[in-house]
Amino acid sequence: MYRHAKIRKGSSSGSPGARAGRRSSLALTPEDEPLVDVANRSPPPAHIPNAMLYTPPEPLELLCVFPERASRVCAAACSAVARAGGEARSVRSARDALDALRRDSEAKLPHVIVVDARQPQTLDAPLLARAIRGTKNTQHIILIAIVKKSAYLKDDFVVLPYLDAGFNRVMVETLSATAWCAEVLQCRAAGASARAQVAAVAALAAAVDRCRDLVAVTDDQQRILLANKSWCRVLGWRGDEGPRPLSETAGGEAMRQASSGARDWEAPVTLRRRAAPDPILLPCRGAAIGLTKSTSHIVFVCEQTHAVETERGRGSLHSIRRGSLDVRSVASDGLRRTSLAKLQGLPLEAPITKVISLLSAATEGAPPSTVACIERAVDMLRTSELYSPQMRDDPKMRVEDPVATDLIGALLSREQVNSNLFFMQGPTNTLSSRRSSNDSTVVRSQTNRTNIKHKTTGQLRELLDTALSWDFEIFRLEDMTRGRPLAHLGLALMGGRFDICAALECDERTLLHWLTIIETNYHSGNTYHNSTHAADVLQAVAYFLEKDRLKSVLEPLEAAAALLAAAAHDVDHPGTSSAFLCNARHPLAVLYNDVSVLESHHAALTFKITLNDNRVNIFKNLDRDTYKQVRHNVIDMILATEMTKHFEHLAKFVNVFYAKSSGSKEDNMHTDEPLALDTTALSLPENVILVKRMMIKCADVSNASRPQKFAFEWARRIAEEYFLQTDEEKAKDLPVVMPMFDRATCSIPRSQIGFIDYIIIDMMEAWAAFIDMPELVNHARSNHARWRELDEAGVSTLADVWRALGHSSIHGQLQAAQPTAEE
Ligand SMILES: Nc1ncnc2c1ncn2[C@@H]1O[C@@H]2COP(=O)(O)O[C@H]2[C@H]1O
Repeated sequence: MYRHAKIRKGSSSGSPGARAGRRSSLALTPEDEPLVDVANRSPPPAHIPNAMLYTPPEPLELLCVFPERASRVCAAACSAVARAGGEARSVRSARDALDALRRDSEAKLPHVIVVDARQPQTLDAPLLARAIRGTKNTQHIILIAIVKKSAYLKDDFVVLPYLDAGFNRVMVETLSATAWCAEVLQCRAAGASARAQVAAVAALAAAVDRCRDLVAVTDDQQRILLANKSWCRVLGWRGDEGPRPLSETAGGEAMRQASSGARDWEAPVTLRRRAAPDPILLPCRGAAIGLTKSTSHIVFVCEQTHAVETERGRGSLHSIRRGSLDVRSVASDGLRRTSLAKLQGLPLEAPITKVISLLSAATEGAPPSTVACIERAVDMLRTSELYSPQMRDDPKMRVEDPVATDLIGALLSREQVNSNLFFMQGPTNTLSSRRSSNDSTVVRSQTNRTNIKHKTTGQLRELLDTALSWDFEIFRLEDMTRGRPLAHLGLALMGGRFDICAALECDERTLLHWLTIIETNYHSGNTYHNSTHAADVLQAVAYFLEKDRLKSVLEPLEAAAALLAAAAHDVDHPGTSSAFLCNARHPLAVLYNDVSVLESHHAALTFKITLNDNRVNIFKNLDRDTYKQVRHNVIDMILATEMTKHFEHLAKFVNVFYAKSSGSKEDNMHTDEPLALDTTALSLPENVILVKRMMIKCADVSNASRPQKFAFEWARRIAEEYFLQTDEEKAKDLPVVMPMFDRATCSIPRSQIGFIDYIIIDMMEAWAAFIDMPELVNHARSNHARWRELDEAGVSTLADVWRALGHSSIHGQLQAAQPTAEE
């Protein structure tokens, strides 16, 4: 197959005319051929294989329609057919002729029909021809009109009305048996070829109709002439719709390729469905077809992805796949069929199934050691937990420190810690978390709360002017705003620098109200998960969005969604983990079935708060589709902050954007070799989603990659929150999720070393290279080194750490140093 748009340096010189259609004699493969002007290429010849055009010889069948009872012309025709070894019948009226056609089985249909056109008052020959052509399966019958010699010789254009009516030939009346014999033999040959072609086209049309991909054939103007059953079912078409412009239904790169005159191409196509609001995006292969240099037809084959099929309802009686023929699998090398047999019951078109098929096929004829290796790989691929991390045997990767084991285990594990023990001990009936009323249905109103002054002045203004630097003084902002940094920073970044009001079509007042109510719903009593953390994550996302890579990839609406998600991503966080809520049988855990409890709550509550009140509804002016898109983005990003999915998101990102250098991509994440960034995958929307997830994930834990004074204060805050959870678990006789996080004994440096080693470094390296921000890794490494020094000096507890650093806490220091808040 040709790669029509493959560009090769040095081969594109010369005028388009000179280049058109010329191939280098050195081109060994289609990939080697020089760049040519695709628009000027002639289409490939349309071949119907000769084998399909063969028809066995058969005796000629003739039907004569002559009103005159004993027509001598009719008799001459019939005797010529008999001499040629065929059979002739005659009828006297148009009605009898049509009856004969309708009565005859397809096998007995005449090859030639001769119609007496000499007496228009008795038999309207053109009318009969039209009626015959309107009868099923008569396209290949040769129709001959017999006219008077006098009429034939008088008028140059005598044949035209007959041809228009559907006759193939016009013959002058004759009694010559020789002339009739020659005529009927020629007709038999022409008829046989016409029949073979029609039969071949019918067979190909049947194959296309049974193919599970969506196929459409258009004329050169891209009007659909044929759409197969899959096309009709998926897009809600009727089979009998006349020629319609393809552009009514299809759009995207495939259409651009078709219009550019390319002769074959592979590109995504967007198809609109009549019964569903959302278009679907499918991979499409296309080809321009023509018998001569010009294109007569264009073929579009849109691969029916598993997602589309699943949406249609697998297993339904009308399932496209049932009883259908996958032309590709039949046409392929047969290996696929072998592996299909092994894959009964799996969704055959899922990419993972294709991968397993390919791997299984590769075992055929392979040496036993390779087979064993592939079988191991296939077994791994068959597990549903492809992205669940497993600690490697590699000593470098083993978590040996109990504090680190506790922390990493609690962050990444989907199991509730000590749940068996819990059931043995019996349930507790205390539901509420320690620092929160935490009633998921109560949205805290912003009424009676301090209104943020729209205009900030003096030092606060100056501070907010530095909001886009990586050492932004977040704790100073916390103090200056008396614990309400989110609304101030949000207004400066979202309303000011990023002007998300334009993208959301809302006014700044609504945005301010939204920020205020979201901030109100953060728990100021939490040491870590409060609105200062939300502001910090917002600031990191804003900082990332300023990087060229992201500017070139994300639309304004996507950037807006990312900022909103960052601001709201931990709203109403109770200060305890999801595992704690599950163990405590908290209503949120019950509501979300112990799955992604907190993240689901943050996302759901964000929309509940927003839609509840028009004054805060920043989405109120968006049309339905845009709202859906923003909502999807915000929810997806908030859910991506769930740490149990950490390795899943990271591995997907690395697999997509980092090319293999040496060793596997997975290995690359854990070696010191530089990662080879490959951003070509950014052209696919599903890969851009990975970027957005990675962005908010990195922002969420960016505290460890901030300059030391910030990183250490965040470490203090999260440790304090963990300790409070442990205290509460002990007080309520709940399973203790992180037993090592006891304020009397816990080593803060070791917890931070573990956190940086196992969570931060790999992720920040991948992200830093992607957005070109080396300081992310540099800060993480220097923080790691400082924690190591403290650990080696025997510093352990929170109190030790701050004593070693020479103050009670950075935050305490800051508080002492700050002027009073400006509101
Ligand atoms: N510096 C840190 N040390 C230890 N754990 C952290 C640190 N920063 C973030 N985390 C954890 O990482 C988690 C990321 O998601 P959450 O904000 O829900 O909760 C966060 C904390 O549990």
